[in-house]
Amino acid sequence: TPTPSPTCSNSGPVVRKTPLITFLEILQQTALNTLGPKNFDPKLYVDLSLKSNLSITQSAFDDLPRTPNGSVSVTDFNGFIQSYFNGAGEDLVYTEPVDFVSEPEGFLPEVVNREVRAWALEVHSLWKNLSRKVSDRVLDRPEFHTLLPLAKPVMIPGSRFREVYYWDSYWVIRGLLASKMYETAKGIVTNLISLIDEFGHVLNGARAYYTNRSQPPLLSAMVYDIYTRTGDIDFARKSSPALLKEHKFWNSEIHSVRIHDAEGCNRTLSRYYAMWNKPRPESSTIDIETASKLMNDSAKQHLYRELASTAESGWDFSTRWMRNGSDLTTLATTSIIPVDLNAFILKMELDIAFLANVTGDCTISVHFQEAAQARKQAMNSVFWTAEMGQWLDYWLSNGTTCRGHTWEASNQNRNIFASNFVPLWIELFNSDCTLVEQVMQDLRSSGLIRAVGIATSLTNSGQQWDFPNGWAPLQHMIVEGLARSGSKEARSMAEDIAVRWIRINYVAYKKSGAMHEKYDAEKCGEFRGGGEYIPQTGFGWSNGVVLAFFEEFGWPHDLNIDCN
Ligand SMILES: OC[C@H]1O[C@H](O[C@H]2O[C@H](CO)[C@@H](O)[C@H](O)[C@H]2O)[C@H](O)[C@@H](O)[C@@H]1O
Repeated sequence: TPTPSPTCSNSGPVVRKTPLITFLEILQQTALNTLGPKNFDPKLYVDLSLKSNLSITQSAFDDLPRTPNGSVSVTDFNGFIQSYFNGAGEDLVYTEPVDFVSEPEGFLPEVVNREVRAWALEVHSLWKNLSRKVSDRVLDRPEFHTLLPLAKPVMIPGSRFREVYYWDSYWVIRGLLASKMYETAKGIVTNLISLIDEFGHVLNGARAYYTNRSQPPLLSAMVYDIYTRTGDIDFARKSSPALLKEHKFWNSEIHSVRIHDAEGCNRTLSRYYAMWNKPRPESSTIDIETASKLMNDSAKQHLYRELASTAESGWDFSTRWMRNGSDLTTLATTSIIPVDLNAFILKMELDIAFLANVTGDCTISVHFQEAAQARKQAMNSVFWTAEMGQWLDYWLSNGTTCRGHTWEASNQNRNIFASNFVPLWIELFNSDCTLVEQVMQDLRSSGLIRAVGIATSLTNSGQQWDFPNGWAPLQHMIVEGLARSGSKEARSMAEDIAVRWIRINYVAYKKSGAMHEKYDAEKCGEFRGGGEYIPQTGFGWSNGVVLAFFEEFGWPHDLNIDCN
């Protein structure tokens, strides 16, 4: 791994933290001191909502009896929580989706095997479990909640993820489209747009503690897919201003980086960069512990920004962002130009151009087609390596600012990650037959394709976005890119991966009764852990990807869905 410059990311904007979050972080630390680390989930405490004013709650907290070393008894602590807080998740209430029917007309016509069809309908029915709306209590007293008010119903990922998440929503929507739940899908987009209107970007998730960052930007892909299914031109028109605003956000000073390439051309690409230099409130105790290895405040602030920026990448955490794969304090995300982020922004540019064209705004359409061509060239010049047949993340190492780095081959990260193949998902790349053939061969020999799906990386670091974990979104983008390329061989490879992935989900579901957040790409029917929280079930994007794969490939009578 190349050595990044630490200087490109030391200073930068920091958004304001609400007094409620500050207090809940103190509560979180007290909970850890009082209850101990076993089964401790820090996020639980920042998801609690107040029963009365913060000042009343704070003074009751200050009045709790304490031992000389400042600790509170378990009984007093639990009593305080009971008296002053509503439970985490109580401010989102269950709601039946308006467009849910148990077997929608035209539902997955190509899934004909009876056992498999019955299971597909079961996965479809899980939308009812994940559907929520923000309680009126949040609208009445927003200052009592870290949950942000949203006008339309939401689909949550599940378990500890009790609020809507940005990039998860793309695969949720793909599943909802297979389930013919167009109103619910549009409502999710309307909610995300309202976040852009208020904050200037789509938040990582709909919580006050997520305002300091976004997540992989897939709003345009959501709008594009809903529009192409429904033909709702009004929806396309209403979404367009938000997409333009979001494009600005990802090309703003903090996110954009200029590279002087090997041909002497200036290229502009984007990076992740959170507006934060403190512990992530949802993982405050963990971040403080991680940073305790560092000596001074400036190094700690730098690390906190890297931790939050890695959360912005959606890949939290992975050796992909670390100088030393066994030491989280070496995170260097803001000094990396990521392949997948730029593929997403390229797609955003293409989608905006497409939508502007259908809504009759030629000037915008032409402008964004040009922007897409420029980004494609930049990606080819900075990321692409013909010798490996992959796009490689680029590490900034030789400058003191984020403006004007000179490209060097040695700054490409030659480690293999599933993200190196994400550009395949984008039509500008997958429509090139020669390129697809080459990338397909390399994917085959990369080591990423395991017995039951695509592994995230080749490094078993214990981090959740590493080997042997397989994540639904990564399977989906690579499979869909191969399937839509027009190459027969690529489609057959895509179908093979999709079938294996469906099997892993099915067998794990039959064994555990649940869909999982991530799976073991090596072992059929095994879900996986790793990282800073225990494995979660539900699970929005896993459900969405299974339904999307069924829609793309169907399932014949005679194909077995068990592992062997
Ligand atoms: O609480 C720790 C982190 O959890 C989230 O990240 C993980 O779950 C998200 C929801 O499914 C998913 O979008 C992300 O890719 C996962 O790594 C959250 O997004 C982080 O900000 C948070 O710190």
